[in-house]
Amino acid sequence: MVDTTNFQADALRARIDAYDWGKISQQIDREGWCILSDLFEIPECDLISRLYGPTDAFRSHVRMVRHGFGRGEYRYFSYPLPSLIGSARTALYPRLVPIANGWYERIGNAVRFPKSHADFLERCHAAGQTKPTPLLLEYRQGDYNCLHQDLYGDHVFPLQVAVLLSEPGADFTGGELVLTEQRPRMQSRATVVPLGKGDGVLFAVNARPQRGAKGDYRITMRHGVSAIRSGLRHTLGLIFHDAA
Ligand SMILES: O=C(O)CCC(=O)C(=O)O
Ligand SMILES: [Fe+2]
Repeated sequence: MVDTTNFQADALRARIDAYDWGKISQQIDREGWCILSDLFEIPECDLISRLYGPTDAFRSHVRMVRHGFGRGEYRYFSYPLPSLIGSARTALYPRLVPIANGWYERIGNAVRFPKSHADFLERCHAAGQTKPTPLLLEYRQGDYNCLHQDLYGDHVFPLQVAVLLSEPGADFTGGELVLTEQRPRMQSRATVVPLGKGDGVLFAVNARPQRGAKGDYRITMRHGVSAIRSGLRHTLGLIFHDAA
């Protein structure tokens, strides 16, 4: 069990606060994604990866092939979350609220997000979305994750973070995170996100606005993972809404 000390959680919050959020907001507005370099330290990545298994730390186990989601598996964490993971979610959320509210204003969605994650979770829970969504994914040779969106009910926070916990080229080859954008009356565009171990990627869960010549238009995003060619790959998924 990750029993990360308060010291580690404090250091993580300090790293999150030290990012240049103005620059991140600009990149995410332009591209729909942004890398959060070294969000987790290498020993923290190893600690979290090693949690993977049939223990009380997780509430459920999904084998992707059974659902047509791809190949590979993942487990959703139980509440209470390991402190490092809970802290990451609560420290990231308030930084993302201004971006999320700005996007909703531009795409004409009347929903606005409260300043604290606890308040947003209260909203999810009142609507019956009570299950924790942070997840740990495990991929082996030949595994992949089909393009998808992590929507678990009516209440959706429009940004999420995935953290690569393994070392590309050393622990695994292949297995790249892919983002696609579906644009009105245009063909889809794909991006491969170059992540190192410990890096997070912040990206749009679903819709985001894009400035065009005639004002904002709406882009729909999906994410997935290309086939792992060799080795073992772990990822931590941080989703801010809870699930029904
Ligand atoms: O394994 C990955 O890189 C993507 C994981 C994922 O789908 C998620 O975090 O929602
Ligand atoms: Fe996902």
